Amino acid sequence: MSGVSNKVLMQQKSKQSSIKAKAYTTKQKILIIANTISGKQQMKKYLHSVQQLFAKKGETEVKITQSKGHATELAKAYGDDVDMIVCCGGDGTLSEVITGLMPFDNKPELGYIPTGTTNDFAKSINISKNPELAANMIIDGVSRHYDVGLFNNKYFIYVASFGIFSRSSYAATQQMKNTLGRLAYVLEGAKEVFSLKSYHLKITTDNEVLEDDYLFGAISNSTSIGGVIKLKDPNILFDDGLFEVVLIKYPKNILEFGQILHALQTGQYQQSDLITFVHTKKAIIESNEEMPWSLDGEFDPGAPVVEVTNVHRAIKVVH
Ligand SMILES: Nc1ncnc2c1ncn2[C@@H]1O[C@H](COP(=O)(O)OP(=O)(O)OP(=O)(O)O)[C@@H](O)[C@H]1O
Repeated sequence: MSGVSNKVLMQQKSKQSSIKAKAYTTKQKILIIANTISGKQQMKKYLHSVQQLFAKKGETEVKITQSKGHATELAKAYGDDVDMIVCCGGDGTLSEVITGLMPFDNKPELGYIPTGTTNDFAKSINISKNPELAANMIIDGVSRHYDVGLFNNKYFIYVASFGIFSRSSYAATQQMKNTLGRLAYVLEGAKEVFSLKSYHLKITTDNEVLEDDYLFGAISNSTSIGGVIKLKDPNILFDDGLFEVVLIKYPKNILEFGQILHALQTGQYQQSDLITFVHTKKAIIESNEEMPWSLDGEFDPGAPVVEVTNVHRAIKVVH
């Protein structure tokens, strides 16, 4: 009996090693889309070595983004011809690449080298901040599915947020971010704390309808939001078809404001009456005043009715 199972095991092993050998000998077509001005412009220094690392895996080509939206155009133009797109940049550049890939039925795999300022998505999934280490993680990596968010007709990869701290994610200028790094966001955020604005909203999730005055809200697929809010919950999965909704009520007094900050700092947001935390597939947010949004850290003007839907397992990220 044990002889038979050993034989089966050996056959399986030899089958596995031939699959592995095939994966290494098949040359892939790899496009590297790099935003060399994101974050501290790290990619300027690492572009050559990163390209050389990928040259071991396949035929590589590099395209450097020239303006806002360019990464989407590049992903759209080349997405059908390549096996993998490696995106180098911050959350904004990653979001642009994914937007370019979404129309394809047969999407190439995606590798991500985080060289932005906050890199929330990379933090959530433990991708190295060192570009060469991140490149090696992709080269030896495993392909995993990720859900993508659809915000009316726009895509986002990890968060759509409004209210306090959302403005700071896009209001800090690139020059400020390059010079000050995360401090640029903190300074912009501090300005927002002094002008606490409330939004009266009706929010419909899969299981409930909520109506209140809110200070902040996020619909996310991440454990890190704007580098400020950290979500700790074993039920946060990136391919479960569900988003996490975090809503912070407008505090009526300084005491409540203190309670909110304490709950966020200590990760006790699920126990606070001032914070709502739910999982949902879809959310509809209705507002009767103008309310700007931040999609993956980039400004969006929003709309009176915003419908956010989870596009289940829409992309494959290798890491
Ligand atoms: N050559 C360029 N000139 C000006 N803007 C560019 C250029 N290339 C890309 N962009 C834009 O820069 C913006 C910011 O990029 P990105 O979000 O990747 O970096 P970041 O803001 O430093 O990092 P993070 O979002 O992680 O904080 C994006 O909206 C992108 O479209």
